[in-house]
Amino acid sequence: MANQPHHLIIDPWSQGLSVMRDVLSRWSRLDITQVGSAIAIVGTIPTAVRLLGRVWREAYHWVRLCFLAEVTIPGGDPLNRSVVKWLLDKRPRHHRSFTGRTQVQHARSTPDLGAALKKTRHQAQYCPHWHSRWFFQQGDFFIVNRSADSFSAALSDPSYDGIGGEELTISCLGWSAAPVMRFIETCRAYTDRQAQFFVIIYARDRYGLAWKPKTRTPIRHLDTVHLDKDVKDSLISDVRNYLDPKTQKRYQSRSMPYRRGYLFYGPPGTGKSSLSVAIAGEFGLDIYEVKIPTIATDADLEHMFQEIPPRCVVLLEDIDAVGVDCAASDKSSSSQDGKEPISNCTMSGLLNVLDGVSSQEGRIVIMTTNRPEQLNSALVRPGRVDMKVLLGNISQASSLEMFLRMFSPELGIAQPLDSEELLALAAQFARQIPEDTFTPSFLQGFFQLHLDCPREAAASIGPRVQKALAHGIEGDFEMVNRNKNG
Ligand SMILES: Nc1ncnc2c1ncn2[C@@H]1O[C@H](COP(=O)(O)OP(=O)(O)OP(=O)(O)O)[C@@H](O)[C@H]1O
Repeated sequence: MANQPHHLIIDPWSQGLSVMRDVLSRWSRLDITQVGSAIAIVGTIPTAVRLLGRVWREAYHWVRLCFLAEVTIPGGDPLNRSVVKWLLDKRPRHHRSFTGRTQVQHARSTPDLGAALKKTRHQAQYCPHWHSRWFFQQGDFFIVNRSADSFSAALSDPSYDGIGGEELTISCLGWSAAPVMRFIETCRAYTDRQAQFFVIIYARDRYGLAWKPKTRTPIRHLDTVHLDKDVKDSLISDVRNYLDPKTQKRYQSRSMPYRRGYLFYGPPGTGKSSLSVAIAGEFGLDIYEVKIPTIATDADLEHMFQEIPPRCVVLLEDIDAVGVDCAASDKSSSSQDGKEPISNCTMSGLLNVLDGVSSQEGRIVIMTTNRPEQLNSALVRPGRVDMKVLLGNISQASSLEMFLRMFSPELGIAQPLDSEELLALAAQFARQIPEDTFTPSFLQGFFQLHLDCPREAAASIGPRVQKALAHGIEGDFEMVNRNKNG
């Protein structure tokens, strides 16, 4: 470099200066009137742009009025999400504008081992940000506009993932909105196909104003929930029979309310929630989760139930809390400590939404409890609860099934076994599990430590069981407040 002649080195500064010098010398040759008119022309550009903008808006307003048919979908509606998802997936574009937000992921859903050691992992999530899109679909021309007003409101909601929160207006050329409706149906079918492997669990948003998808859990096959086979079979055939369209007609022709309620009861960790998710998955239903203690008033509860669609599972978890909370709120309302009483839903409010005039027909209500003896008899009377299902501690037969499921050759374990050895190990394992003593979640916790070693699992369950029995069924933890006499 040092030996290179100077004229071969391209210096950007000297290049730029010579261009400027050139421009200035040309300008200096212009006469002042030419310069004045050039400045005047440049000065009119912003006004012209504003004018053109107004003309365009005015023209678009008239085109919209005379030649476009449109459908508006409010932000947060599932249809809105379907349309935006379809657009992003099927009409991808190069985007230069994004909304970014922090996405909190559970550690178990990340392949990153380092992050898995932490409870949660924060990731940046970017979603294309657009206001207007146009495209052709099956020979029709569509314009999709997103409302900018609702955009910032949706962004301020931390549970919002950037899709479907803003009002959408979908327009097509013509006098009929039928093509738009057909297009919306295409989008809905597309997202339904994507969601068929998941159960969507809806919960109230943080303001308690609307239902929002809380999680999408992969469908859990009914075989993966272990309980008495006869009980499971009769439960599933009851649900299947209820959802049969003929049943609805039969109910209606006899003036019977078309509703079905189930109570899943049993100790914690016996699969009440898992069974609810498996049922929803089996019948292609979404779950609407209602947490009674978080509901402020009976009116809120009623409002919530009015917005639950007819064909779904309504999951009322820990329903025994209703009685406790009502009692607590009754006490607090008469308390002398001067504090504002905690407003809560009452038993009559709950009964009203379960089978009153406001209750939707066609849904399945599943109530779960660990303490069935505390339930108000009115709540579990036939008509509100049509079938009670005990999910108890695990039997030896179910332990055997669970072992076979955990070490199934299809799962590709590190120590593959032939089917005979697998069956023998499963039988050896099950023999060491005392009948109806441990919860399925206890066994699941044990399997988690031996997922790749079925032989080790079968050999070490004995000592594990003895230890758990010696320390109390809860496992290695001594229960400090346990009243052994009571
Ligand atoms: N019967 C079962 N069959 C298979 N797995 C089970 C069963 N019971 C519990 N589990 C496992 O144990 C864990 C806890 O189960 P789940 O939350 O369904 O229990 P639960 O009865 O609803 O508990 P809680 O009353 O504390 O809410 C889940 O990971 C589930 O896979």
